[in-house]
Amino acid sequence: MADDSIVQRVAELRRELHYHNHRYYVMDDPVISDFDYDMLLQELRTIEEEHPELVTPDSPTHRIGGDPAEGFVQVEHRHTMLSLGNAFDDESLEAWYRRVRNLLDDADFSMTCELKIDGLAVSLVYEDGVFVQGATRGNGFVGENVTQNLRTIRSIPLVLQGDPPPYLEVRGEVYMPVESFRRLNEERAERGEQLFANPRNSGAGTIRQLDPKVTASRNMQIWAYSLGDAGDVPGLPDHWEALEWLKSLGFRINPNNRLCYTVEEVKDYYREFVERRHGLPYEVDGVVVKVNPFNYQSSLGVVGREPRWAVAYKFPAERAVTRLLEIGIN
Ligand SMILES: NC(=O)c1cnc(OC2CCCC2)nc1N
Repeated sequence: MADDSIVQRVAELRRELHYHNHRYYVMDDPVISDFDYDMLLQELRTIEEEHPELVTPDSPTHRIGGDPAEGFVQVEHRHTMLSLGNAFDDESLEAWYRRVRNLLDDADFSMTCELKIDGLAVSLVYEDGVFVQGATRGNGFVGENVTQNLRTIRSIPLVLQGDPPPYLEVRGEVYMPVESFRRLNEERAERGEQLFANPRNSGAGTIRQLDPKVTASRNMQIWAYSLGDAGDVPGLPDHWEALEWLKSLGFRINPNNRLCYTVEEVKDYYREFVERRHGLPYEVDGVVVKVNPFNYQSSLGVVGREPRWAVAYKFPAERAVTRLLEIGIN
């Protein structure tokens, strides 16, 4: 049985490694060298080999899970994962905005503008700050348990920073960066294998791999974009504050998110990213506009499976061939 000093050292190593993992993979701002990080990880691995009774599922040494799954277990989402209504032009965006203002008796309200990441929506559940379950959106009510695959994504924290509540659900979009997609297809072309059509498809296929080692071998990333349910964290007044709070807990939040106060500012954001979208290292297919204050979100409510308080303002569709040529596949 390991003596107290060993148990202390293991807890200290885990805390340090989760912190440095957060600095490196979420903040892209490491404070120790890769060599020093690896030395800490190796020290923990050695102790865990000598004292297997100390191994815990959230240990940073266990990001790449066990054996391949036979299939995926279904998971019922505690809060339905809603879908987004679409706007394709300024007029329909303005129609959405007018409808919301009318329903709010012409109250003023801020809106968050977020890039609509073209990936796979997932739900992440944390208990006492430890990642315990990850699931695909599925049909919004029931998804697939892909916890082992999501654990391999370095920008998904296994243990949260700060002071998390006992239960927390976070939603995010998992995606394959464009450069990783290009490289993956290059490798597949060399092996004479069928190519993936686009980063979204290859990302979805990667997350639904039965073998976590395959998922781990592809550089998947995540942008967290909301709480599972605003009611889970009573102290937060609005979505913008919720995103700031999630960032403080260790989640990767997109730096291009912007707080807007008028529909004109929303249109400016949209036009800015119609121009900038192909310069980003990940694919986006529009802008998600959300009424920011949580009290207004709950009074606006949901119609069918779509929240009245959010809309996806889609970018103009483009010719797929041009896109592949732009990515460098020809
Ligand atoms: N793909 C995205 O980037 C994205 C997707 N969904 C949401 O918000 C949900 C919450 C309420 C309905 C949609 N935000 C996003 N940024």
